[in-house]
Amino acid sequence: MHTNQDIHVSSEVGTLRRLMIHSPDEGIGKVIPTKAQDWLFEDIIHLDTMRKKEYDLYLKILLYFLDYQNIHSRIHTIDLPESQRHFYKPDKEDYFNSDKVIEPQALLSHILEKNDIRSRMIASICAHEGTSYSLQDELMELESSILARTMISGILPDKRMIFPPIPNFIFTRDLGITVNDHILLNKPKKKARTRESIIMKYIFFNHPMFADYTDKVIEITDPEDFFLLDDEEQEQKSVTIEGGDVMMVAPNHLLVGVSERTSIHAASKVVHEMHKRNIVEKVTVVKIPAKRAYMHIDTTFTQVKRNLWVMFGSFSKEGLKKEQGDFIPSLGNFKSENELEILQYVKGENYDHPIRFNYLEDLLNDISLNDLHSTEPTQFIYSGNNKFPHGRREQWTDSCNVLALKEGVVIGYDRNDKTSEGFEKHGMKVVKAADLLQDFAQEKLFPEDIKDTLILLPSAELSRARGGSHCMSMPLKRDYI
Ligand SMILES: NC(=[NH2+])NCCC[C@H](N)C(=O)O
Repeated sequence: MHTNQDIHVSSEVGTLRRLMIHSPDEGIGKVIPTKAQDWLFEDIIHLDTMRKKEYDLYLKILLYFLDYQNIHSRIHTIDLPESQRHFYKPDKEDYFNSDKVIEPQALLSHILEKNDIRSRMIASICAHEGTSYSLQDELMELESSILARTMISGILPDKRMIFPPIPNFIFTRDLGITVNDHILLNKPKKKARTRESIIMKYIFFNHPMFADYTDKVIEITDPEDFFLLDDEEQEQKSVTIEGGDVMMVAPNHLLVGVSERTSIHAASKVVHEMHKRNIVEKVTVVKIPAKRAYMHIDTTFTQVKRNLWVMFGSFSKEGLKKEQGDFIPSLGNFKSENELEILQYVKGENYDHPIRFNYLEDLLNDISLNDLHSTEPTQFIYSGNNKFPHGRREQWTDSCNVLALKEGVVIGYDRNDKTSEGFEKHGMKVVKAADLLQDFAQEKLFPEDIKDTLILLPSAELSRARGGSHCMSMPLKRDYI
């Protein structure tokens, strides 16, 4: 059923055909204030609101665009109280079960049917979480769909919490990135994200959906003698990479961020691996300041159309110049904390002499013109319309983190008002997800009619998790543009 072409992503904006997403699970509702920061949330959230008022709309929009019949045939019943949200739950019979909008929990449940995988997984996860040996026997007895749910939420059917939650599993992007027909797995920096990454690894190496790709799944690892190094050296040489720092912008071009989460050693390995395996010709490393607010490059820019990007103004040419003010550079070193370093490595060329880009806009413009052959001038929408303090405020709530459903149609958060104004100024329509869904349900509009539009998702709870719709998606297939 799944052919080779099922996995292929060569741009950020080609029509999206398949992706992996994970709906907020019960574990998110168990985050407590003292642990919120450790678990990489800025606050505790209200699960029911996050699901029913926010994430479910995201899911419905995705299904409408990627798997129309699946949702349209049921749209009038799925949210009735008597349906108990079973449409959204992978362990229920009425679950949407799409092969276009794919939930890892469903794939996990499938692979757990096999006894050898089940026992290996239970052993790895229990070892990682440091649980008792006897718990393993208890887990072995669970039915696969319940075991899958428990491994993710950490909660047994009798409500006992046996593992910490993995609330960031909704940010599937960070776990793996499709680079042409390869999949680059992550190696998370943060301990809170390790269980997610173990789960994903098992899925990619064991689920029949990826059977043709086993030798195309790339794992980036620490150097062989890593465990011999002392703490300081380990800190310096550690290899960590998260998907939010990896952007497949064109068939021949991959971007890799170096950030709070992705290390220079990981970026070096990616450059070598991409060239050795002949996956892309150019890898551009974008070094951003290691800060919580910009944990991955995709929190500071994403693409809307081949010639249109949304980006954080403090990283822009103008933003940097403004910050420098009337300071006279010959008086001393003025180094802005927001200055980026952008280095491009081309296959077959000397790595000692990478191509340098002075500004982010120069790189993005080069991608638009030379990689994506745009015939129109490249344009930029700036977070908060580049007005202080809106630029920073809205970047913090993911104004720069939009997901393209097709070229020119993106999903973003509703709370970033000034950024939305910027979209309008660039000729984009701005619509609320709920209104759009209503028009789809009543057949007043069809997904193929939607062009040049920013779809706004309610985001009061979601944004506290510090990620947007780009982070909440792991594209597996996009059309070529
Ligand atoms: N691709 C992204 N920007 N992901 C955002 C991840 C947010 C998550 N709370 C974390 O800190 O890990």
